[in-house]
Amino acid sequence: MPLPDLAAIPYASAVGSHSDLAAVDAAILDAVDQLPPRIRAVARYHLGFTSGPRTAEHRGKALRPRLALAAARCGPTPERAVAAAVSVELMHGFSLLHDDIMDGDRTRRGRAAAWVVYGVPAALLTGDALLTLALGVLADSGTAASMGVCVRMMSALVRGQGDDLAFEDDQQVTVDAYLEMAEGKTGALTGAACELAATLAGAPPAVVEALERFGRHAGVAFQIADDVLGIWGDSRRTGKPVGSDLVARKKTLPVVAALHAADAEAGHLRALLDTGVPLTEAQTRQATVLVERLGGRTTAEAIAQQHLDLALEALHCCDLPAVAREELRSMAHHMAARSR
Ligand SMILES: CC(C)=CCC/C(C)=C/CC/C(C)=C/COP(=O)(O)OP(=O)(O)O
Repeated sequence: MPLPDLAAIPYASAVGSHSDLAAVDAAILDAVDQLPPRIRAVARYHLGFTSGPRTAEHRGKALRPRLALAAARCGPTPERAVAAAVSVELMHGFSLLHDDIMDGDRTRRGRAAAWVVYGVPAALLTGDALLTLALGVLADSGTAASMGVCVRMMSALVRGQGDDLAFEDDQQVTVDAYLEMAEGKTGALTGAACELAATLAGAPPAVVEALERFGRHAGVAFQIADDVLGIWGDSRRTGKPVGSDLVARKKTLPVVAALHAADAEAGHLRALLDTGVPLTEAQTRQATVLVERLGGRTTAEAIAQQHLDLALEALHCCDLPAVAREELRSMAHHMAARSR
């Protein structure tokens, strides 16, 4: 049976005030409204607050705050974890603003990316502002440990993003190198979402550790699903042009796996990607066919399943409240089998 769309799960859920994402949104808006007017306008646009409450269409899936709120149910004071949910959503906002500029992606969540509307300098500065707000929210929430988690997460994020950029001109990227990159670029923030929330909610160290591992592996599965959608998804659902990763010669997992296939056609794919310039439309179509024929999609989906399994395993290594375990389990399935 297909999973319901994650973004369609009620935003203001009825499971208790601590898990009400509307409260997270209100706190994000409060934080954003402290910014100077010109930056505030860019931040509101990017986060989807242009007129009134955020709509499902422009806020994205709110995956990281959803993870934080679910993980917070594993501690005695889940209401204290709202700060973690706010903070990780702001950090995610920062990373997308900068990422769109680095990748030259003109579309985000079905409309023009912030840098296209407001220009690169304003979008960069707004990214910096969101990161600063995220750190401020955590600093105010009062645990010294959360700053350490943040620093480790940001180092991993920067390393992962750096590798992702460097891989564009590298045809020798291995599956292991890809996985390390994905763990930094995506898994670090989903892991930190769980870790920060569980810490603020007062969960014991073994639970915090297990939830970080859960979030990190679920994040890797999510990134692989993102790679697959980037090649074979539906742009009306993903909100971004399909094929742009291939055009940019990104080493997504399907491409890496296809390049390593023991088949002469892998050489054709390598030659196509080895030009040093973006692919044309015809080359992108050709590369899509080659990646699928070389088994890149099947291999990527199998590896995503392995990371989903590792995430689920982490949920069983300590005693979690049944409701929290079930919520996290369901989220991990959504993350690995996404359609947007
Ligand atoms: C340092 C730096 C700039 C790092 C960039 C890291 C980066 C942007 C990684 C991409 C991760 C990812 C799958 C984003 C889409 O999230 P999503 O599908 O949850 O987006 P949504 O919020 O629109 O739903």
